[in-house]
Amino acid sequence: MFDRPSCPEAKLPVAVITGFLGSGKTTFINQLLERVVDLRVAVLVNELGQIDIDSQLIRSQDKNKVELTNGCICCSINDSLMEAVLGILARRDAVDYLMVETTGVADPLPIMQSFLATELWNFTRLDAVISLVDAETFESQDPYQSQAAGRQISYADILILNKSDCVSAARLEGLTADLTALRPRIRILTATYGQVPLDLILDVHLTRREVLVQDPLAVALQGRPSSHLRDDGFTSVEFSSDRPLSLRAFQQFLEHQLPRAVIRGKGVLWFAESRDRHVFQLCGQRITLQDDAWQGPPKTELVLIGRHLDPQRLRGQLADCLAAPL
Ligand SMILES: Nc1nc2c(ncn2[C@@H]2O[C@H](COP(=O)(O)OP(=O)(O)OP(=O)(O)O)[C@@H](O)[C@H]2O)c(=O)[nH]1
Repeated sequence: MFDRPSCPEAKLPVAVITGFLGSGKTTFINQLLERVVDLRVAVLVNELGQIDIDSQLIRSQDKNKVELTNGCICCSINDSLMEAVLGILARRDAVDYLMVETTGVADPLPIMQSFLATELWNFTRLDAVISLVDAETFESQDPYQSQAAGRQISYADILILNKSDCVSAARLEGLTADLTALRPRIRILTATYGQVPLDLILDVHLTRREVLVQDPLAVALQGRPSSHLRDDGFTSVEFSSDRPLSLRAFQQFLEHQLPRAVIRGKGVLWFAESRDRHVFQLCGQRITLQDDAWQGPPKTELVLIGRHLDPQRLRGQLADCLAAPL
């Protein structure tokens, strides 16, 4: 439980929630929103592609506001981020805390710069950069061969080693030792479904503005757009349809056509054989489908993310999974 401070700060406290694709950022925010008491949290969700799956998966309550930005907020230094935060600041009296969820391939450094070295500094206080680490897929030698994933570790104030239920105690111990070696002096918490004590992550005053002048990389990147998407080679492929998929055809697609280069998938799926909404999640080798009820008209929206994907081919294969019209 975390209550609203009796005397709210003039500056809006902000937490940046980062971590690689599928590490559990949305899950972490959802459980946090369920547990905060009397703290009005605005959530800014950033998606790589044009389809906002996360906005459909964040279980916001009335007191929580969810704003959206498309495209990677760390790349466009940061017009859309700035605009969205200024929009939230315009309603400052209705918001106590801001959570910014980055895309899984975001470089957190330019986002930190937006809060620490622009006009936002006057109105916000970056409280902590919290990075989720997927205990099942993380390899500390060369995290996902990705510059952005490396920086998500290097610039975190808190690391949450998530999905501890998916690995053995020995692996968890090994990973904790690896992360401690990488970041000896920072807070490392172990979690399942992002559950950690709220007083260890909220209002912790951990981010230091000095990082921008003391860190050579931060100095070099000051004011320059990040090239991490080009360097890392990630592509996101979106597919949407107002027609249902054939369950059997989609299963065949997953089993026989899905390229191994797809490392993350998420979406809401409409199957001809079912009345339910099916939330599809793919993280590495793990695929889950969860059912719930449609809130609006059914449709299929799916995003696949990986390195050097062939969007045209994948969209064609998915279109072939659509059920024949009645
Ligand atoms: N078993 C297990 N699954 C988890 C845990 N945390 C999250 N997941 C699952 O992992 C999948 C991805 O979780 P998300 O919270 O969507 O991950 P994310 O970091 O927001 O994903 P991106 O925004 O695509 O980068 C979902 O199916 C979650 O239910 C955990 O601790 N244990």
